[in-house]
Amino acid sequence: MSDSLIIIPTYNEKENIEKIVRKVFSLPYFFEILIIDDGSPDGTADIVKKLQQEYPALHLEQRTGKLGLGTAYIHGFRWALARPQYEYIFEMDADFSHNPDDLIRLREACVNGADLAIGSRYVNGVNVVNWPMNRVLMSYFASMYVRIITRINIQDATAGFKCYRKQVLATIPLDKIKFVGYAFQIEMKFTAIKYGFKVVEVPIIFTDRTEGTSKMSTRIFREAFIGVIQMKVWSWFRKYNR
Ligand SMILES: Nc1nc2c(ncn2[C@@H]2O[C@H](COP(=O)(O)OP(=O)(O)O[C@H]3O[C@H](CO)[C@@H](O)[C@H](O)[C@@H]3O)[C@@H](O)[C@H]2O)c(=O)[nH]1
Repeated sequence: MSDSLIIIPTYNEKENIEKIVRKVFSLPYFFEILIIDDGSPDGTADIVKKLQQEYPALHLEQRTGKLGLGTAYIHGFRWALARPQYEYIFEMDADFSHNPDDLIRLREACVNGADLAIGSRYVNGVNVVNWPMNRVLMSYFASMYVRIITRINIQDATAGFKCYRKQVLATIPLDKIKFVGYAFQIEMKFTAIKYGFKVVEVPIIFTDRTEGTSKMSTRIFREAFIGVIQMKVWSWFRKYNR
């Protein structure tokens, strides 16, 4: 049994899922894994079920349709909170854009006092590999936009590689988290900060996926652009306050 659970949401990740599972279980620290699969038509969940025969610490939750990354994580957080052993709960993509080796540094940051450790691309310059320049610029300026509007001092506001101490997820009202895409990532950080939790950024190198395709869309980008303003306005009405 581990005190650390990695939540990996999946939608059509058949090219990546086996490799990422094997990589996490080969790390020098023992992490458990929870896959939240949204009925991937490519059979991702079937691959996970086969791997479960080899790895008892690999868990699977299946949902019946593509319900979005944010709701997948909320589902995973509730699953983790219902099991008292998990003190450190992680978010990680299935596609190796987040290097599983960095899980250990994120966990250490929380063991050493952070409530939320963020794997950050922009805390030491710009550390993104294989992204087209327009996507790097968009992501970098999106974080700047978030800082200006929300006044939170996070260099990588949309980062999706994170370690939460259990207390954070048990305290913030998960049923009030409204967004599903990049805005979900911003909303989780904004809420944790509003609740007074200590957030630290751990430098990582983000490498764009080489297998499978991104599921993000213009709709999700629009949600983030408008969502940041909504978050700011809602915070005036104390939606995000303790
Ligand atoms: N269960 C489920 N999983 C999903 C869904 N949409 C995406 N995923 C999974 O979520 C992970 C990230 O999806 P990508 O489509 O690869 O996202 P991205 O555009 O590369 O975005 C990543 O970087 C952003 C910051 O630049 C992050 O904001 C975002 O959360 C994510 O980490 C992958 O494991 C993918 O299979 C969904 O609707 N349901």
